[in-house]
Amino acid sequence: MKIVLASANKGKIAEFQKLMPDDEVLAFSEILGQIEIDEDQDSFKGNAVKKARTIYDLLIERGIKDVIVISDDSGISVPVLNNAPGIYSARYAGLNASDKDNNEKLKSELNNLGLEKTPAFYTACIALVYKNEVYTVHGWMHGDVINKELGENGFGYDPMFIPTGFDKTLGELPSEVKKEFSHRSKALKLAIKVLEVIL
Ligand SMILES: O=P(O)(O)OP(=O)(O)OP(=O)(O)OC[C@H]1O[C@@H](n2cnc3c(O)ncnc32)[C@H](O)[C@@H]1O
Ligand SMILES: [Mg+2]
Repeated sequence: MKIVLASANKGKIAEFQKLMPDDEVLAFSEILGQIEIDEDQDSFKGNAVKKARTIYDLLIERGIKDVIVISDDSGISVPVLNNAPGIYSARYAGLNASDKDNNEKLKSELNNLGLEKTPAFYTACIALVYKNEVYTVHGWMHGDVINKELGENGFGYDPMFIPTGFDKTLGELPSEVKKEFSHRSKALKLAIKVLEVIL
């Protein structure tokens, strides 16, 4: 079955492709080119549904019917920062912020509070659209965020995030750890269960 990812995030696309090795998983840009989707909803679920729905409808307009569209809206939440950046994780440091910019912003927020380490959690909401029906699942990953970046693995906030049960950041840990324990892999395991029922 062809799975089209309603994502432009290279790190996510790579993770989804590794998590579904037996499926043809491609980024929507390979079919539709570059498209900016305004993530103006007030929840991970709202944005995930909007991204999946938008791409699904554009594929149908192109006559591409027999596809499953999967989106992911995700982010890091830090309780001591009132759960910021949350759904604004991609643009924590501003509209066209890079991962580096966002990490610097998070570091400065922690330093303003004199914190080297504080609890944090990742949330992923996956929306799946198939035959015009929308399904959503969530996954979470708990741990701590630190005021420095360690390691090159993963993407986004990973170099600052130490998962519960580990003493290194996701930037330092092998990708197998995310494959097993991440918010995204947990949500995708549920999404695959949904696919088993609807296909
Ligand atoms: O919307 P798409 O096209 O999927 O790409 P995006 O990067 O904009 O994705 P989101 O809107 O879901 O924003 C996610 C933000 O949270 C960060 N993030 C999400 N999952 C992450 C993970 O597994 N590890 C590190 N950072 C993550 C990521 O770097 C983004 O800044
Ligand atoms: Mg986004």
